[in-house]
Amino acid sequence: MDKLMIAGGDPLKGTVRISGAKNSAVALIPATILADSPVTIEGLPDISDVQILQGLLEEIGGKVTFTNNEMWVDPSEMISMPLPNGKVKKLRASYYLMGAMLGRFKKAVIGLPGGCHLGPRPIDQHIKGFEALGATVTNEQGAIYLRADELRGARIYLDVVSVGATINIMLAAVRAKGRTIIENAAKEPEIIDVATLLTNMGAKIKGAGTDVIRIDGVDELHGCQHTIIPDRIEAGTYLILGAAVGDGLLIDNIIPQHLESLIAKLREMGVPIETSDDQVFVGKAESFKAVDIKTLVYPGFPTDLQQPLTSLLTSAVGTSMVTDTIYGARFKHIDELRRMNANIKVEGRSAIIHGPVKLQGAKVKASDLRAGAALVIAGLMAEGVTEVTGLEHIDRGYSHLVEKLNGLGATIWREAMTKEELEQLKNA
Ligand SMILES: CC(=O)N[C@H]1[C@@H](OP(=O)(O)OP(=O)(O)OC[C@H]2O[C@@H](n3ccc(=O)[nH]c3=O)[C@H](O)[C@@H]2O)O[C@H](CO)[C@@H](O)[C@@H]1O
Ligand SMILES: C=C(OP(=O)(O)O)C(=O)O
Repeated sequence: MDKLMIAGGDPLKGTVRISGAKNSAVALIPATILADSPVTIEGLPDISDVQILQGLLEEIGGKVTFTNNEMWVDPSEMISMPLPNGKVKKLRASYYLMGAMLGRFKKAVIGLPGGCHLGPRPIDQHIKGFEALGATVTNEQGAIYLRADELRGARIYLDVVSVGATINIMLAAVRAKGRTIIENAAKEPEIIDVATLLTNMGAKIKGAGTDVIRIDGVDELHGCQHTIIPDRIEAGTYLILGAAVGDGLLIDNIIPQHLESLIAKLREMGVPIETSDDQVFVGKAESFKAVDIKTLVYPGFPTDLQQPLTSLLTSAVGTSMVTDTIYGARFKHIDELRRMNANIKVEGRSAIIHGPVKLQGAKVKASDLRAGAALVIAGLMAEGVTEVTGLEHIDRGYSHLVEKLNGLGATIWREAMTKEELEQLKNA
């Protein structure tokens, strides 16, 4: 098992190219199950979530190749193999196997998903949607059993705006008989990306990206070629890094409109930012103003960037407040930032950050993916050396992190943990 070693203080400069979006990738790959002939997806990120999903498609009989960020999937010989345990627990998005397998085979057995521990993450809205489409859904010993004689289109109002439920219902509904209407749907760009792939496969979907999505079911879906959208959360992480330790950072291969809420906040803090068609340039600011943020569903400020932004706010002048309305307990990174000298208090759903402080290198542990990103940013901002463990979380979502940061001038490397460190980690 590795840890990340970071010698802080280097100014980052140059261009970083953003990879394909994790939260699209993890839905696009299961969506290939619905086709009757090969699907190619270009621009996928090299992250463990993608590798695990490749393994899961192979377990159910798919032929898959993944080279140069391009995945080719032949789903023609897939079967509805039960997947109650194992790899499905390693990521959140294995829940998309439910919608896709239900759509194609009208039955599926999938273990409850893993993913980041951010407090309760129920999937009741996914299940409500599947039931509305005519499926019987039961939970037996931690696995969800889904079965339907046929799927029938339905009007489904989501009680909670959910990215996962919106996509999962879409995956099943494209093969239902008749029209499905999802009301109070989530509007994230990844939903449009999945709808685009499904449409290229022959599905009839209108309204993806708005809060009402209409799907007219079809009898078959065919193979196609698709290019994934760039990862707005990875891009946002580098934008924050550019503000924190940059000396002129160009973030390339992005859709700036997907990052409007973050760019507006960084500008409010006093960070100079210029945008063009598919790039954002982050200039150097001498000091930052404290700001308040509240996470909201898209196009509001994304919860996935709340933790990385908190690291930057430790160097802002004044008191900032970060409130997470999506995941009220997404604050496990705060204790670790405190080890690095941050002055932060958590009150309910909010973190109150007093700045500016000079962060100090320390041994810290990533409890989840974006906590990991927050600690890497803090390590690069800090005086001295920071050691970050828990890399299995970071590897779920950041493609070639060390190489990209080295390319910008950061002193960061992976190192194998010693036996004693592994023992300590186990007992922690
Ligand atoms: C793989 C993926 O795309 N992950 C993203 C997705 O997660 P995920 O799809 O799991 O998140 P949701 O949008 O579903 O969750 C939003 C909120 O709704 C609640 N909820 C959700 C479903 C449900 O059936 N019942 C329910 O109560 C959740 O607990 C949460 O408070 O969106 C989150 C919110 O933008 C992001 O942080 C994750 O990076
Ligand atoms: C919470 C996240 O991922 P997941 O939903 O896959 O756990 C994330 O990407 O920040």
